Amino acid sequence: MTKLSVNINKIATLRNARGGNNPNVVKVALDCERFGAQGITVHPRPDERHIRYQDVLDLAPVLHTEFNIEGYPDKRYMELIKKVKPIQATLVPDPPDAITSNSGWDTITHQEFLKDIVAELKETGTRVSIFINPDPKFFEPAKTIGTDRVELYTEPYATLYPTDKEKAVKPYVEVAHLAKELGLGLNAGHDLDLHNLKFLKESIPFLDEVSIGHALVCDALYYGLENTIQMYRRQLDL
Ligand SMILES: CC(=O)[C@@H](O)[C@H](O)COP(=O)(O)O
Ligand SMILES: NCC(=O)COP(=O)(O)O
Repeated sequence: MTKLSVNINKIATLRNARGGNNPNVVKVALDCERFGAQGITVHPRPDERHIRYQDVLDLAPVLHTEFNIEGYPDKRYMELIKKVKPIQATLVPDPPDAITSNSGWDTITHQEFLKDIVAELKETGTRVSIFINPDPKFFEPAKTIGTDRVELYTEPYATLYPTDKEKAVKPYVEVAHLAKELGLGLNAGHDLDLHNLKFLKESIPFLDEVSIGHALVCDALYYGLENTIQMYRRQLDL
């Protein structure tokens, strides 16, 4: 079964726009779980443009499903993970000023750095996933790093999907089988939506988890949050 982890970054974007507490991020996260989300993902960025570090502390004790905290492993992120001990920490190489995540890790160049970080996080009992491009050369180094899972960065797939879905998914299927051979768990995320999700799942049926936020929140403006989460779940429960 492929789990749906709902990324609530954009709920916090809306909350921050007026400086109050509407929408209430904790309430929305609990409602997402009630509506069928099998996990909640947040990405507290250093500038706190959407999810704040305090949101993470507020969410951790009340969530019932898997809590996945994404971020670049700087001092503040590492301290947060050690304090909160989420089910999963997903490491991304985003620079502080990135408008959004736009690449996976170079696990060759950063192998020693990531090996230490992953070992430190795993000591807390947290499952570690690292964001990765669908390039086979990065996968054996990822295994050496000691990560439990990799998360396929799917923006390139989503970009090409409308014009050539077979070409778009090909590299992802190849590296998914490589990850499986290496014993790496397999997540995927970024720019997945109601158009491209089902084909990805059909092409990689052994995906452990997809984390989806931006498109899902946009869809919820038209279909409602509960209906939207159910629509995404139906794309996965084939
Ligand atoms: C890692 C990833 O691809 C997304 O979860 C990313 O965290 C989205 O960040 P924004 O919501 O800031 O675009
Ligand atoms: N890891 C991907 C994620 O959490 C959400 O990405 P997006 O759906 O907001 O592009």
